[in-house]
Amino acid sequence: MNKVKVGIFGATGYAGLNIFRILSNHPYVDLKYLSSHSYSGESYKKLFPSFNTDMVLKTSDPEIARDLDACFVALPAGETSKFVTKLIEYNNNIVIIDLGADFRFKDKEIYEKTYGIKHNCPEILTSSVYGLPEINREKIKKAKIIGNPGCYPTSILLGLYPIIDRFKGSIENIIADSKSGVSGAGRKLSKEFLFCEVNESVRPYGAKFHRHQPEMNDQIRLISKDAPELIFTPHLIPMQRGILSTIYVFFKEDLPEEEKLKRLYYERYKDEKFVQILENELPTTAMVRSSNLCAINICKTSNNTIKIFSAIDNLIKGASGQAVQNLNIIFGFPEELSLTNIPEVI
Ligand SMILES: NC(=O)C1=CN([C@@H]2O[C@H](COP(=O)(O)OP(=O)(O)OC[C@H]3O[C@@H](n4cnc5c(N)ncnc54)[C@H](OP(=O)(O)O)[C@@H]3O)[C@@H](O)[C@H]2O)C=CC1
Ligand SMILES: CC(=O)N[C@@H](CCC(=O)OP(=O)(O)O)C(=O)O
Repeated sequence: MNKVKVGIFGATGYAGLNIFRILSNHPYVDLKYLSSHSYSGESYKKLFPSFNTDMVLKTSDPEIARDLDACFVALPAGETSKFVTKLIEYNNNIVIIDLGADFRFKDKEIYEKTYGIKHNCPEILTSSVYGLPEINREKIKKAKIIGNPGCYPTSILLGLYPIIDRFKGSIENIIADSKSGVSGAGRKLSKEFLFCEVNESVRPYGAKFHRHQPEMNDQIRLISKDAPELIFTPHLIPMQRGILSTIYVFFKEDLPEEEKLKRLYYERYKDEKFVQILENELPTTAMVRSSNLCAINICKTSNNTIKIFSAIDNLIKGASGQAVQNLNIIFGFPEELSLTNIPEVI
């Protein structure tokens, strides 16, 4: 099989370096290009001594698209839409998997309101696909541009899909409470993420609004137009990686017994390699650490309420692992290629 020539824009960030780590074990990927904003010209191994590579970091140059079949873009929101048009001009066939938010929305108004920045190529939004494979696999197969989901949305949407799909018009309220490790905020320097600010403390944030709320509501509305607005609070906890979401769903009608509800989940995800419905125990972030797995359990707490628990590794299923899963789907490789037994790196 011919190897796919791949580049990583933003290879020095947490998402980018986890993509590098995963692709190092991919038999059909030829990694050709790594870009950095601040370290171009530096050897990658010098920055990350545990990586066995001769590659040197380059500046972000869209002309590299001529030499690539696919690229991962792991840059801050707003940066991808500045140069995607050029990537496509240089190579009309290139597959672009954006880990930021620039291609997660169909409606540029919602994106611009949510992120407070202008979208530079809204005409491309119509052809981009929301890259949650367990839900959008058929569309992903034909896509050239993927908006890889946010980390909180990945954990919450995988937990919610089966129940929203089954009980479309009868959901009264949805509340999601998520806890995230600090790597969710990226590697950039910022006082609020210093060790002494984070250690021995749990901090809610985004109390009135978090930018993942519109992303989740957008996706939920695609399954049920009548679904209520999700109420969401993220929390920062003193942990390197991982997200645990606890989702409370209130219904307008009495529900079937818990076993029947669980069966919905087993049925919906029975062929999925990366979603595991737990039998008895509740998911923890330790269970999924450094894996592309989303572990889920649900619990009926009264006639018309349930709790859903969902755990992922924010850097893997919430970012780089899911991005490689999308690459595997698009190029027709086995979906789990290079995504099992992933060595750990922050
Ligand atoms: N961390 C996470 O858990 C998740 C992150 N994401 C998304 O993935 C993307 C990358 O996130 P993450 O790796 O955490 O972020 P980091 O802050 O760790 O890395 C950002 C990367 O972008 C580069 N960069 C920074 N500023 C600019 C700029 N102005 N122009 C071009 N390049 C720039 C950095 O280069 P340099 O180091 O050379 O300065 C670095 O390679 C973001 O869009 C994020 O929202 C998505 C899901 C989860
Ligand atoms: C702990 C922390 O700060 N988390 C980030 C979410 C990171 C992420 O996955 O989201 P994007 O891909 O949309 O950036 C936040 O709350 O903004």
